[in-house]
Amino acid sequence: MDFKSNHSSPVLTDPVPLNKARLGIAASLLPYSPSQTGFSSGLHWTCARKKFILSKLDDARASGWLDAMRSSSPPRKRFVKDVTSVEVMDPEAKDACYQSWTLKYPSALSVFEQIVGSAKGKQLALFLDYDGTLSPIVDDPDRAFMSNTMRAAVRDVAELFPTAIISGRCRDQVFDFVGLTELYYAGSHGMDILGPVKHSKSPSLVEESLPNCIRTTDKQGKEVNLFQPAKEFIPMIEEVFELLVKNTKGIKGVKVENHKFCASVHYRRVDEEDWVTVAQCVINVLKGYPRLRITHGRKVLEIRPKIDWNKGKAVEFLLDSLDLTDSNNVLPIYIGDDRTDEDAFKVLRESNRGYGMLVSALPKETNAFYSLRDPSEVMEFLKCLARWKKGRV
Ligand SMILES: O=P(O)(O)OC[C@H]1O[C@H](O[C@H]2O[C@H](CO)[C@@H](O)[C@H](O)[C@H]2O)[C@H](O)[C@@H](O)[C@@H]1O
Repeated sequence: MDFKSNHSSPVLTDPVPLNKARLGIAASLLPYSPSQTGFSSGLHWTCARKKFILSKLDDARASGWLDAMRSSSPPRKRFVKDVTSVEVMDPEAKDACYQSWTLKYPSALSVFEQIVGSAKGKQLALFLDYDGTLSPIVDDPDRAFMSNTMRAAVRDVAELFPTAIISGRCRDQVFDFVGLTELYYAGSHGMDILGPVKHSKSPSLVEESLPNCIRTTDKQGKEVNLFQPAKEFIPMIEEVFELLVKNTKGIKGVKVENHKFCASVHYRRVDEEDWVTVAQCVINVLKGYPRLRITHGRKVLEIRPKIDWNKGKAVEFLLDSLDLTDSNNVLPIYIGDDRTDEDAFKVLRESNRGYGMLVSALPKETNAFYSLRDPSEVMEFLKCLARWKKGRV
């Protein structure tokens, strides 16, 4: 992986250009001062302001943003003719459609024996996404709590296998939601990792080679490595967060979150007719910040540093820190529901080790190997793993 071959910062020296064809906003990406980007402070949602925004919607409209915002998760499989068709199907047809999709991405529950068969003699390592995987998707991100039964299931597996949660949320927040000390946490899509200190005799690539990786102690006094590859972006994200809050203030239902190394702009509770306005506000703000990029999540636009780092890299980093890089002896499993989890699925698929499992009740294109319908099936799968390990299957 990159941090082995290139012992340097994952910050790109020559930032990857935005996918200009997809965004269709090449000309508008020329950097200019943040003060030019927004609307004057304290302005309310006046008609004049709305007109001003509407006259500025070209970037968002021309670029297919709206389509991406509508799908807001990995695209549906092509055999589902359009996005709405599967949603309006009667339950039986919907189920038939799902069953046919599971021929390609079998349910991890129905092929459980096969999965643990391939884990025999290997060290299993678990990587879990949070929202939509351990907790159901809800309208208010501040209330996305996991159930106590899910917490118990996660605790059980974390006591049996090395386990980490890799979330788009900031690390402290996801720790507050999960509340377990038996596992490792990576926040901000893997840009903020509190991981183990490598104990093997071989020198640790992680500690020796990576800038922004420091030895410290966690809240329980345990020695850990704190790796924050996008550290230099903290003030920029703070600035952008303030601007996003100010500029989206008049759009009913918008919620902006500061996750320290990235920011999220939620539109789940915004009227669909205003989604393009949300997109345009974000595009306008980002015009002043060419070192940041926008990605799509579930009814959320994520603003992230343009660095060569993602959840897939975080999985590789953690496997290395845990001394679990030998694919002959290690079987990593990553469970997630969102586009950002695809980076992790891809890493496992391409390196031919372990399995990605997509949590979805709808057929979707994915790099995962297996599927689980929803967080309750995730919990069932975790319980099965614990029973299997304890020899009670
Ligand atoms: O990587 P994750 O742990 O899955 O985090 C991804 C984003 O999750 C949260 O937003 C999502 O869940 C919310 C609560 O269910 C939902 O309201 C929202 O529409 C979803 O996008 C979180 O608030 C984001 O900051 C994370 O990036």
